[in-house]
Amino acid sequence: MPAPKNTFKAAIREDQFQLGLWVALASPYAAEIVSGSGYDWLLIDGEHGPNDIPLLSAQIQAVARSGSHPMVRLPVGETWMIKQILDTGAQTLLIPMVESVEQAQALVRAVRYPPHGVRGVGAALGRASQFSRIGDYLETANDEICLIVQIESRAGLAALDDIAALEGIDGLFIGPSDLAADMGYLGQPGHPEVTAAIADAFARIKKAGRARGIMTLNLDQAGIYRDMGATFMAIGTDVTLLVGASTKLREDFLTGGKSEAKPVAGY
Ligand SMILES: O=C(O)C(=O)C[C@H](O)[C@@H](O)CO
Repeated sequence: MPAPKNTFKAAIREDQFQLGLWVALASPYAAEIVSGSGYDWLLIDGEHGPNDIPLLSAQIQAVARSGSHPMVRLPVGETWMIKQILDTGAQTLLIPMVESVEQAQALVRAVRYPPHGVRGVGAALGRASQFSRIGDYLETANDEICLIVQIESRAGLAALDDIAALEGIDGLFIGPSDLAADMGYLGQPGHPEVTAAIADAFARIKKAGRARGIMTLNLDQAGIYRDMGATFMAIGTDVTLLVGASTKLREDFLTGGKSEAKPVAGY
């Protein structure tokens, strides 16, 4: 019995668009709730959500029976952290702030077992192998891991072509907020110069034959990114949806339904 098939990896390899939602409430209950909303993938955010490995693992379990594939973002691409989260059963990882081909090469090795990498062998204790019930896990795991790296700085853009050319990198995700900040447009992810940089990045990633990922809280910008050729895109977050909906409900009541409240823009 092999490792579970990574349906998200298979879809982006075929350039089948995948629609996602950001999950940062750090709650297995909330993750399970949104996993029933029909998104192709959910980004479980270990970078900006108050998550640790046990809580990330609980959210992976909470969405397991849904049709939404869990993508886990670690706070940093540390080998020991990658080892732990893969053993919990995460199969798709998003690693932030990748800025060199050397960094990307280390990440490819961290998600693979020897001889192709340095992932520690301990999945027999983990949910990844269904606690040893998947007899062929070690031999089949590498192929079902999907590694997505974030390009979200000028240094990352400069190294993009070399990173995208690396075997073992399945996709490159452009982080508009951090890229805007690094370009001098803090809080302006939709700035025309940022959008132009993203368009160029997408074209280069596509030329390298890799998947293009992004996120936005603005549906107009989502249309722009979709037209640019995004392969996978998140269009909202559980946090900002909760803030926006709860605020608007109160104001609608107080104004007899004439509330001018806008969903939280986020950034
Ligand atoms: O830089 C970005 O944009 C991202 O990486 C996404 C943000 O971290 C996400 O939390 C929305 O602000």
